[in-house]
Amino acid sequence: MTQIDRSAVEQALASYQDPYLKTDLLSSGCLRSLQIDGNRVTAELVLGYAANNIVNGIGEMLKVAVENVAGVDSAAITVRWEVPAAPAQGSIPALANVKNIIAVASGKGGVGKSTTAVNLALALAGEGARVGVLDADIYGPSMGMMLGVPSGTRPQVRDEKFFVPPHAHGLQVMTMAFLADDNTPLAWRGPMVSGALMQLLTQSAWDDLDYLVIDMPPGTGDIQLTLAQKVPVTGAVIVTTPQDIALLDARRGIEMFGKVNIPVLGVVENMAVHICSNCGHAEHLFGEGGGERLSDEYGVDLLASMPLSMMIREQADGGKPTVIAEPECQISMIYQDMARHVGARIAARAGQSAMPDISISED
Ligand SMILES: Nc1ncnc2c1ncn2[C@@H]1O[C@H](COP(=O)(O)OP(=O)(O)OP(=O)(O)O)[C@@H](O)[C@H]1O
Repeated sequence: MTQIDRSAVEQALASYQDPYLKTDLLSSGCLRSLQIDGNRVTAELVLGYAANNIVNGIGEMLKVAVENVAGVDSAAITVRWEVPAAPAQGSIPALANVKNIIAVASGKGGVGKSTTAVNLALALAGEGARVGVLDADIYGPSMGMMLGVPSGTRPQVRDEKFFVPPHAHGLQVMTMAFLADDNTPLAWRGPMVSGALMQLLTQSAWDDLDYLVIDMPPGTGDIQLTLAQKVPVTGAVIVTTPQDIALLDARRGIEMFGKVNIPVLGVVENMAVHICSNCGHAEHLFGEGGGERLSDEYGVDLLASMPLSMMIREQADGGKPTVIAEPECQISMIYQDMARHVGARIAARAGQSAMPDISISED
């Protein structure tokens, strides 16, 4: 019987480069256990980001790689995921029952921030994560509408103290719209808005969330700054269109988060390219490569480049965003890919490389 060389097995496990963690699964500390029992190898690997759609594929690939190692008759490779809680900025304490808060922001209004936030949240849930959304955009709360929450919905109150977030498409949803009536945006001023947001955030009975996605109001005014200083945010996702002016505003957004020590997880370029539904021709309506230049300049990831698509608009505006309306379509695939990138950036922040306990045994 050929003796199995443990380092050869490790090398085989390290042959897969994870495109989200940007490294192999051994260097990123994902290996939880490795057992060699005669001619049989058993290994368990744990990713730090929600990844239901890819774990089986990775497991299959690693099984083939390990079974090619001399002396291995069979390999049982389990790949699963667990979302760690990454630290927030400064000394702001974490929120009970919420592991990570993702702020989705844009420098400028109308670039598709809410559409991106809602599809990101659904895509994270599509990977199996427990996800909540909070619409902090008091001046134009649209998340409820995009998630098909009937207008006039109010959260239930528990123990005269906590809002219980209504559920929509598997997400726990809280929005400023629950507290507002049609006249609110005119009547409320900065401090009231910040107070209401803090109340929604801290007095909601969030039910064990891996990720809470906050749709921020557009711009970089005082309100953003106040929120950024009080809310324990794991990281920000900046949404921009490739237009120069939107990019200028996005720069300000990135710099603002830098000033308050909130890491920018990456940039999403929205409405980047229009694909003609008749001939399939791709046109860069707002210029090409802007998101890439921006991410290069600031050393952050370009998380996704979303096309300008009638489907995205119609489905989000109709209360059933693309990720759930057509989960198998190309656009949903890009949103899922974006969600895994966001999750992996958070896992990296949580210091996944701070190695977990590994048990390695050879018989
Ligand atoms: N990739 C896209 N393709 C086509 N339409 C889009 C796309 N992204 C967003 N939209 C549409 O653009 C409009 C504005 O989007 P959205 O409300 O998400 O922007 P926003 O940046 O959150 O705006 P606001 O500043 O008002 O909060 C919506 O009608 C939405 O459906």
